[in-house]
Amino acid sequence: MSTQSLILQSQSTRKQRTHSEDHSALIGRGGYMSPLPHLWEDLLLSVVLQKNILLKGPSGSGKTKLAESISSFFAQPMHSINCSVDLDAEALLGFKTLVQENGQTNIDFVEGPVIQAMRYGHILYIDEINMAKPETLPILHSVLDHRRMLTNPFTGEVLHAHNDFTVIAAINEGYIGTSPLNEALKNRFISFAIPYLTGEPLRELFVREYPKASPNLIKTMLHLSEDMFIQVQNGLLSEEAASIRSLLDATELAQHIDPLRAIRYAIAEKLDDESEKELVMELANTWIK
Ligand SMILES: Nc1ncnc2c1ncn2[C@@H]1O[C@H](COP(=O)(O)OP(=O)(O)OP(=O)(O)O)[C@@H](O)[C@H]1O
Repeated sequence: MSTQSLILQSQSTRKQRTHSEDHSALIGRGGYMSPLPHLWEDLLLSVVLQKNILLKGPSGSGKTKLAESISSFFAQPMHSINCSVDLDAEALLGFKTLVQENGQTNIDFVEGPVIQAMRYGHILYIDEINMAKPETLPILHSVLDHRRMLTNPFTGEVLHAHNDFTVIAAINEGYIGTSPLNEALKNRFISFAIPYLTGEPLRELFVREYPKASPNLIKTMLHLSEDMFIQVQNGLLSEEAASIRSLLDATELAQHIDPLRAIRYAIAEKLDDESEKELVMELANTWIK
């Protein structure tokens, strides 16, 4: 069977199986544009083959949008976990609570995102997984390898993951406060580098997001993005300067105010280094007269 047929067949069965139980997760909105040929199809194939996916890319490169688009493609609700040093087993698995029923006090277990996603065959999106304390994540080892199961330490339940259960994790490598993923965890994922969008797909994104923006403004933003990209490669700008999030913010503002001010607020002022701020504004000045 061709890769495409395999993906479409899985999409159809996953859509049919989508549960309507009362749960907190929603199906994401699509709209991710692939910066590389094959990336989107390779990601979908990895989901179909029940691989855990690790997205590695700088801030604002569309990792969350990508996970939401996979959720949309397969019509699978998505649970999100934002990792921090405070993340603990309860935030992942759930917690016990007291409930009053018919005048009696009982102990109930409120299921957390990992348990819900495993039980109902949803997507589990673990954002900034390298922000979590390394001792918290081994809870997930049996979930993330061929066993696809978990013994819930709070209830003793042995839970085997639904066939459609999918894990997507994201990291911004080298960020302050992050620790390198330990080998045992990294080994359980297949990794995809997610670069910033450039060129024609970026133009399409601008036009889609801001259909009323003037072609001239869009052209200017594209030139600026290309120039910043070159300076990133030259080592004169930090990678995040060319963030798609910032470029979109600047484009939105620039429809209402002087584009130079928009670029200053949305891009330049976010950079820590004064020389980087100046460089961005110099580049902007070459395109905006
Ligand atoms: N390739 C892309 N296709 C569509 N939208 C994109 C793409 N790249 C970035 N965006 C847009 O840029 C904004 C930021 O994207 P998103 O939040 O997904 O980035 P992220 O990589 O998850 O960032 P962070 O690491 O800071 O959480 C969103 O509005 C998103 O729609």
